[in-house]
Amino acid sequence: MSETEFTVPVYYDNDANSDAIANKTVAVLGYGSQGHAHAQNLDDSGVDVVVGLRKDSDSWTQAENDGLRVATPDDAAAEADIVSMLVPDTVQPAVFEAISDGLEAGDTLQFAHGFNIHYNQIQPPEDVDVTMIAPKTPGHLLRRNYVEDTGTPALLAVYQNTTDGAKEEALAYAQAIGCTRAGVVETTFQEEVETDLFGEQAVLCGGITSLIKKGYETLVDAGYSPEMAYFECLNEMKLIVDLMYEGGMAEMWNSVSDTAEYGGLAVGPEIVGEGVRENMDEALEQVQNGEFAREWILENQAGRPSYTQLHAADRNHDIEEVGARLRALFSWAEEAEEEEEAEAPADD
Ligand SMILES: NC(=O)C1=CN([C@@H]2O[C@H](COP(=O)(O)OP(=O)(O)OC[C@H]3O[C@@H](n4cnc5c(N)ncnc54)[C@H](OP(=O)(O)O)[C@@H]3O)[C@@H](O)[C@H]2O)C=CC1
Ligand SMILES: CC[C@](O)(C(C)=O)C(=O)O
Ligand SMILES: [Mg+2]
Ligand SMILES: [Mg+2]
Repeated sequence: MSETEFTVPVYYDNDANSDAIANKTVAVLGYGSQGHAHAQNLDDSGVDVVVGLRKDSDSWTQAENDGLRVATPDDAAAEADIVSMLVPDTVQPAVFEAISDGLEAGDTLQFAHGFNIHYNQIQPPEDVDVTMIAPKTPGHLLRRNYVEDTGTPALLAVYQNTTDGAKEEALAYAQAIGCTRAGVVETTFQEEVETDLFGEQAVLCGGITSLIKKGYETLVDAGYSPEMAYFECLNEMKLIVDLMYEGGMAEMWNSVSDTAEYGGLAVGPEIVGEGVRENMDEALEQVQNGEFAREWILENQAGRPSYTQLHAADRNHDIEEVGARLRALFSWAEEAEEEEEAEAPADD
């Protein structure tokens, strides 16, 4: 463990004890983005895995074709020592109800995101361990990184430790899916949930797409061609983000022209300024006080009316049509798409 270089404990391969999971069976419930990656990585690491899926699931054959054993969620959970809850957050409470009889004293209920524990949508029995290994990446990259022998950072949290071995077992699980190669950061369910929701809303998914769309609309409304606007505001985003990912903002600033650096540093904070910061504070408060969670739970109970509307409006934005046309012209984009499709499990 590295305690000196970071403000939080970070664990690596040599901190993990694979014996803590060696003779256990893991039920991976769900075979979507995270599920297929956890199941295949665990299996390749020699851990006994059973995938839990509904009888009529299209993914059933996919998982079997990937060499995995498959059972219904309740049967999988009943035979497992560790139940990894990798179905969508919104269906987890119902799936938990269906599998909870199969949880025995000393078993582990494990999550990749703490929403349902933190917001009390799942109340696990007191005699099981409750842990989290939350890879900080979409599932398809978790699998790709494992296969390519690189690692994926993850968060580890323990909510209930009835056996006294919860953390050791979670670390062994993280090692088996390839996360201790990159570093596993210890946190709490509360911190993971609040930072994850804030990050995906304000910066990663919500913030960046809104910024791109506003930039695109500004150029198109001013009479520039949609193609130019697409390249400038969306396509080049990846190249800029790649540079920051590799070497921080400094590497990005070093790679762009001095004109871009001056303009970016001088004008950027005028665009994303104090007003945005105030909006971010508000979004964070709604995550912290549970208002967002309540809204999302009620939205699902009502059959997702707002989600459906927002989803459709987003997919119908001009930028998607222009992007589809432009990406079709580039062989590199097609190759990347083919590669992604080959790796992805069947959609639900
Ligand atoms: N997406 C990501 O990369 C990340 C996700 N997480 C967390 O990981 C967890 C899983 O998310 P994610 O991988 O996105 O989930 P997905 O939406 O990809 O999960 C889909 C899978 O869940 C199955 N499923 C859906 N509903 C049910 C049900 N009622 N009963 C049984 N199985 C069902 C589907 O079955 P079928 O195949 O039959 O359709 C499918 O196999 C969540 O807690 C999420 O927050 C954490 C980090 C990143
Ligand atoms: C950024 C989105 C995410 O939080 C993730 C991939 O980590 C998610 O919920 O999918
Ligand atoms: Mg996340
Ligand atoms: Mg998330």
